Amino acid sequence: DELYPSGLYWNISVQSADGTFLVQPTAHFLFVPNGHICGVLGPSGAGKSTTLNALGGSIPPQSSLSVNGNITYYDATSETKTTGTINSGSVAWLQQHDSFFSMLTVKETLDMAAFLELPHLIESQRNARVQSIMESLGLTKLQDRPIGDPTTRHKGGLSGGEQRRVSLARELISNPKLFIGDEPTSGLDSTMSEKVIRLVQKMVQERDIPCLLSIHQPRSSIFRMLDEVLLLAPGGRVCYHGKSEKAIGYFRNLGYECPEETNPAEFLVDLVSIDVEDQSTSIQDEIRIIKLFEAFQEYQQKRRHKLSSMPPITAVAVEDCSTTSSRGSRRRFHIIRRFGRLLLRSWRQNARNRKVNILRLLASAGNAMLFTTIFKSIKKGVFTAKSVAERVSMLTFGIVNMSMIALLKTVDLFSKEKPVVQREQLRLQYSSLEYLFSKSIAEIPLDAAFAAVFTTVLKMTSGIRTGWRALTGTFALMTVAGASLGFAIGAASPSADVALSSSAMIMVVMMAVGIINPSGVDLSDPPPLLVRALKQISPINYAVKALCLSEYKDAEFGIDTGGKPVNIFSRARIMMRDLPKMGGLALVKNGNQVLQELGLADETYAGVMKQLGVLSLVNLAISLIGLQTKNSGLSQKC
Ligand SMILES: Nc1ncnc2c1ncn2[C@@H]1O[C@H](COP(=O)(O)OP(=O)(O)OP(=O)(O)O)[C@@H](O)[C@H]1O
Repeated sequence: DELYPSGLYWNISVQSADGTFLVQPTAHFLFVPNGHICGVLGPSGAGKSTTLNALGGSIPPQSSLSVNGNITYYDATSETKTTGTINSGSVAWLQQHDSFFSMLTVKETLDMAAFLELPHLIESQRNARVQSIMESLGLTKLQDRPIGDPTTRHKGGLSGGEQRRVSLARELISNPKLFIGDEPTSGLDSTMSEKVIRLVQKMVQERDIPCLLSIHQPRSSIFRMLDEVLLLAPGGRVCYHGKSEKAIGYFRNLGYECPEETNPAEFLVDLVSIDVEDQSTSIQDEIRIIKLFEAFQEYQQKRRHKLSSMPPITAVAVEDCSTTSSRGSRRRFHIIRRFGRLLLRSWRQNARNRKVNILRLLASAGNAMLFTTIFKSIKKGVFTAKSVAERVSMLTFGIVNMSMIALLKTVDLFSKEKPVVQREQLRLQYSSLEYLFSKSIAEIPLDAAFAAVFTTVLKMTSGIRTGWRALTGTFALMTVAGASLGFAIGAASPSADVALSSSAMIMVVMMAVGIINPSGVDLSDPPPLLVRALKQISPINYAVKALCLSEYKDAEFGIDTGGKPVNIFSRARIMMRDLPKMGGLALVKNGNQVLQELGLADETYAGVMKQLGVLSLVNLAISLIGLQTKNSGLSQKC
């Protein structure tokens, strides 16, 4: 009953670069008291998300928006006023879709959130916080279950409703000052939607914080759960803000009666919607909205006597969010421990992905055996001239196979975990460099292990000349290069689908420019500039070159006599029979000549491997820039 109750006060406007209002200012402050849920209603494009983004201090990536005005939390007990933004951990943000590291258990997920959100607490305090939030959201029984991937719904994973509860727990771990949900019920059936809102209600009441939820077409039962309603017309014009149970009466007084048995939420949204298909109706709709907007301004003016009894909010110094954010303390938090936790999380996500790992193992061993069967001339113990072209083909297919698997796996995993990483980076919990570095290190052992399986089987079953170390080293580095290309594609793509389809296209191009013609290269007719440029960025190009250099360098041809002794004339005859008769490799005498015909005479194995390493680093740098750019788009503003 205080004159000036605790809660969130705001009066803001949001304008696009051309000056258009996406959210219009109101005559006076709008207010949501602590422990209340305010439903943000309005037709599509009215400005609901923009309002929430502005209030939460996060503006979408494409932002060229300017936010003006005041957003203040008032605490009546201590009579303090502060601002807060998502980066300071003071805003909980329940997203439309849940995103997690799918292989982590519920407890591991919340432990990680507590570790990142609450660096100032000691381990036992963080554990206590995790236990208490799991209890209040009914997650204790599920704590050892893996979250699972909502798209593939793997065995043992959580249901959609259970995942929402984990999202809620993760958002509330840091004791936020404001709870925001942008369409938190979208994609859920009506029963589940009700359950989610009920849980949110319980949590915001328990924590005594204000809550704003945009809800698309809430059913009557959900509307009844809302304490307040903020009704927005297109252009972010506030046409009503106040108690939900008073909304229908308010519009009745303005001459708009809600028909009986009509969902009040639908009635309200219809009042501020514009029928864009019918021009005459749309003009009438616009006139009605202007009237409603002006009526609300007047309504606020009339209620002013109440507000004027409070000290004007702007007169009190409001802390600047850039100085109050715990950015500094987060950054100071022990970097090595944080890096260790990120590394462990990536490792668990990779190593526990049993289905993918078994498939990779089978593909690595199976393809090596398949290649040995196809390229029969590469026999053990003898390097015949007949096998020259087949060796190039076999090594090329091997490289394409391993890099394709590494790239697709990385793009898939990276795109799925990107929303989680962006959420954490928006809260300034670690840098993109830390994430990429830890992820790369966590993935290298597994990638190298699969490369080792492939090369071991290849070495055991075929007569490949390259030594085991060079073979495994090249394939392992190629796998890392494929993965780093996957990171770059994943970071630059707006969604998982775009990343997957573009990686297939990019791979085809990398293959086309990377493979070496096994019948020799015409050095007198160099490829066009574009192809030469693409070769420079194709990891396949470097890996194939490296393997050819290792396979042919100083190799002398022998003959396959099937173990029978043969005289010198027969040897010469078999040798002549085996030599390639056509193309650039025709009548080559030894491995060095093969390298010359393939255009590799001036290259060295070490030099090419270095280039492959540099390319991997460049791809990692591109991923870093991609992640940074996306995060800076989610800039925080007061
Ligand atoms: N960065 C921007 N620059 C210019 N216009 C923008 C920008 N972001 C959003 N808009 C426009 O602002 C208006 C409000 O968008 P907003 O996403 O807030 O609507 P919404 O009410 O949440 O819609 P929906 O219910 O469909 O999600 C839209 O017309 C949108 O096109």
